Amino acid sequence: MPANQLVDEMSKEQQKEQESLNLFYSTQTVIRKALNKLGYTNEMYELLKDPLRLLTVRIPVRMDDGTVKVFTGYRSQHNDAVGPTKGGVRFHPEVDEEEVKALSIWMSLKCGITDLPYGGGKGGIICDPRQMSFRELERLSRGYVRAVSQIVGPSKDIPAPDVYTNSQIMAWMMDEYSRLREFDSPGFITGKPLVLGGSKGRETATAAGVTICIEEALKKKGKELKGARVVIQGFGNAGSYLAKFMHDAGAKVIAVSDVYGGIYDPNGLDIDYLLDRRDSFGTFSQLFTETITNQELLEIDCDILVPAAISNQITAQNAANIKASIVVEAANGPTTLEATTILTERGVLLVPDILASAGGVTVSYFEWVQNNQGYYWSEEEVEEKLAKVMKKSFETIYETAKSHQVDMRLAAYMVGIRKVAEASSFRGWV
Ligand SMILES: NC(=O)C1=CN([C@@H]2O[C@H](COP(=O)(O)OP(=O)(O)OC[C@H]3O[C@@H](n4cnc5c(N)ncnc54)[C@H](O)[C@@H]3O)[C@@H](O)[C@H]2O)C=CC1
Ligand SMILES: O=C(O)CCC(=O)C(=O)O
Repeated sequence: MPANQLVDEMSKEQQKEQESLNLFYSTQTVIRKALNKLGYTNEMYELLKDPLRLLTVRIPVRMDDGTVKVFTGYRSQHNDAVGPTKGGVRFHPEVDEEEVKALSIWMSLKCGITDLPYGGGKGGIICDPRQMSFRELERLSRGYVRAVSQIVGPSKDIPAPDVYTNSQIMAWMMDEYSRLREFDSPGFITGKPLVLGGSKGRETATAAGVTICIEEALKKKGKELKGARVVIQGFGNAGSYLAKFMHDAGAKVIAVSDVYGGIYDPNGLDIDYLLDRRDSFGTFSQLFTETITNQELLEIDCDILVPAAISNQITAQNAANIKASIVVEAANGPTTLEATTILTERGVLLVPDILASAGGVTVSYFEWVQNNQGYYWSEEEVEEKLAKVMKKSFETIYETAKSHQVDMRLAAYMVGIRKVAEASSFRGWV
């Protein structure tokens, strides 16, 4: 081989696979297609393909052993033409700039689909909260708020929980923001504990929204939830409550997993026992000796598969082996674009993340509205309003997919991007 020839030149297939795994790149690809279908010009694509703002911060935290560790965090604001930006904060060792940017674009799309008066935002900190003490996590959460305080706020950008963050972390963040601003600011953040202005139904909202999507998808397939075999990857906020809802509705949850692996029983699992034993990071599998891998779990023979953990789980490598006829994405970005095509061509009904997981931000919006008006709703009111939003969103996207003969993901992007594009256009930005 000549000395100047690159040894590791990627084949076309490898290049395609890598592009497909890059969340940000694949998001831009679908945005371009969606805007094109809607008849927008390239200028609109240039505006919407990237977030308007991305702040990178370094957060020094005094650890319990007296040393100081500096963490890197991000807040990305995709577009605020519709209204303040909104989206969760993720604490995870694999957080990176590209991921946070893609996640903030998806928040714009989710808010467009559900017709909320928000644009998309998202934040993240590179850390492993499972290795940190309670007090270290508090100092990190407060440090993050101090670092991003200039660009967030109840009418600027409203954070919320995401992977490995919860209502306690939201409470510390809200308290820090209120101290900085010197007034009580419950509307600064959502997903708070009920006593601090949280909304009834927010804790279970993402799973409740996924449940509605499963029910609607089953109707389209002429099938019933009762007796259906369900497999769920991830047993945190989204996955564990979903398992409970499925179990209570008479479905058979036959496999669930966490970061370390999963458990499988074709006769159905004891969900109440697992809920009781999981820890605050959605971990339970280490209690069992006979476990399966996350990859094995995805390929189990079942009727409904719900990835409810992290991104890039269903890829060109395993899409042909997925047995479920309905895949509902509770997680953000669990299926690559190539895998989406493979599943759709095989007749699998794939309900995309920006629709399926939109229950969380919808009830976050309800929480913010309740904070702003200082009047709080009953759980039934929240559930009823959420069901209305989710059913309407599902139907609009299903019909868009049918009428434009596109897959559900592209249809969801078309519905989601329209509002941001229209608002940007009215403001004279494009
Ligand atoms: N919490 C919310 O309101 C919303 C969450 N989502 C999405 O749902 C997904 C799950 O979020 P939450 O349940 O809130 O997080 P969580 O932190 O409560 O739970 C995460 C679960 O995923 C598992 N997990 C982590 N890394 C994994 C890996 N490499 N392989 C397999 N499993 C792994 C964990 O063990 C845990 O069971 C994420 O993609 C998140 O962005 C989407 C919309 C709203
Ligand atoms: O509840 C929210 O505001 C955002 C939830 C979120 O981060 C998501 O849907 O990915």
